[in-house]
Amino acid sequence: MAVEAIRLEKVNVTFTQKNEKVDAVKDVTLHVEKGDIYGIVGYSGAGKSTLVRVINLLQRPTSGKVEVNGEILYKKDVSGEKIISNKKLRARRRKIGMIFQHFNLLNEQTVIQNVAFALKHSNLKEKHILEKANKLLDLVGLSDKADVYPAQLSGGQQQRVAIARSLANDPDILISDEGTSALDPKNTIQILDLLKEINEKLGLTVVLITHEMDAVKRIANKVAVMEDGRIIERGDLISIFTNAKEKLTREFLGGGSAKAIATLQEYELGKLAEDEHLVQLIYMGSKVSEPILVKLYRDFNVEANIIYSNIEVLRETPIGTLFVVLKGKEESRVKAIAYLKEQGVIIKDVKEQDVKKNG
Ligand SMILES: Nc1ncnc2c1ncn2[C@@H]1O[C@H](COP(=O)(O)OP(=O)(O)OP(=O)(O)O)[C@@H](O)[C@H]1O
Repeated sequence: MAVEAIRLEKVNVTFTQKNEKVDAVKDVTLHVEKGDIYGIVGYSGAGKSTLVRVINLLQRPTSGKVEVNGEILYKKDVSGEKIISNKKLRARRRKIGMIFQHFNLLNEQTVIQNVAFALKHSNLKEKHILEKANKLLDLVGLSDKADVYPAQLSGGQQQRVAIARSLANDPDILISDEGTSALDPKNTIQILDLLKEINEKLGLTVVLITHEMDAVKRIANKVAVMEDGRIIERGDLISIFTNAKEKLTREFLGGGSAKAIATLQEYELGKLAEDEHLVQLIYMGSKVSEPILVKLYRDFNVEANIIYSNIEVLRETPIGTLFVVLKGKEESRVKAIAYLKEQGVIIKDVKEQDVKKNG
C-alpha cells in the first residue's frame, strides 16, 4: 500500500488556561494520501488550526500519533511519549510548507528577500539561493515584482510571495490555513487555482483549512467537516456533495441545498397526491436533464414536474441537482426510476423530515 502523506491517529489536544480546560481537538484520526487536496472545513473555533498545527508539531498533541510520509514524528499513549529529535524535527518541518490568512511576510524585506529568507539555513550559495527564489517567483507569476516591498503588492500578490516562500525547501506537503480568507473573490480564485497547479505540477499534497466551502468545491478532492474538535463527516468531494449525512455539512454546502429546502418548504410535501412521488435527482457531467425527463413521459408515461434545479461545479465537473415530482402509476414510476439509475443518475427519496422547517 502506498505510504500516506499524513496519518493522524486518535489525536487529542487539550489546552489548560487558568484552570479551565479546552478540548480543541478530540480523538481525530485523519489519513491524507499523497497528492490529495484535502479540505478541512468548519466554523471558527472548530479546531481546524490546532489540528493542522499538529501535523508539523507546532502544536504537540496531548495524546495520539502523528505520522508524516510513513515516519512517526510523535506518539503518546499509555506506554509513554516519543518524539523525533529536534534536529530531525526542524528538517521535517521544512518539508511542510505553510501559508496563512495574513501572509506573514517580512515588511522590511523585498519580495525576493522574503523568498530567499526561507533558504538562509541551507548550504546553498547566495547566488543559488537567488536563482531558486527567482524560479519560485516565476512559478507564482511574480517575476517582475522581485524588488518591491510587500506593502506595494495586492493581497493576492502577497499571498503568491508567501506561496513561493513556502515552496523554497521543496516541501512534500503544503498547508493553507485560511490562505484565501482575506482575499477578494477574484484573488481567491486565482490563489486556489495556483494551489491546484502546484499540486499537479509538483505533486504536492495540499491541506486546505477554510470556512469557505466554495474553496473546497473548487480544488479539493477530499473533504472533512469539523465541529467542536471532532471530524463529524469526511469523504471524497463528490460523495460528500451528493450524499451529505450531517446537517452541518449540508449547511456548509450551502447555496443550492439551502435554497432547495426553502423551495420545498413552500411546496409542502403534504400536498402530494397518491400517484405522486418527490425525488431528488443528481447527475454528473454536462448531461442535459431535459431530454431524460421528456423520455420519462414518452416511454413510461410518468410526468416529471421540476420544483427546483441547480448546477454546481465541483473541481470543473458540473453536478446538476433536480427536485422533481414524478407523477404516474406506481409501476410506471418504478420503471422510470430504474431507467434514470441506468443513466447514472443518483436518486434520493425526499421525505417530509428532510425538509422540515426547523430540520
Ligand atoms: N493556545 C491556546 N490556548 C488555549 N486555547 C486555545 C489555544 N489555541 C486554540 N484554543 C482554543 O481551541 C479551540 C479551537 O481553536 P482553533 O483555532 O483550532 O479553531 P479553528 O477552527 O481554527 O478556528 P479559527 O478559524 O477561528 O482559528 C478554540 O476554542 C480556541 O479558543
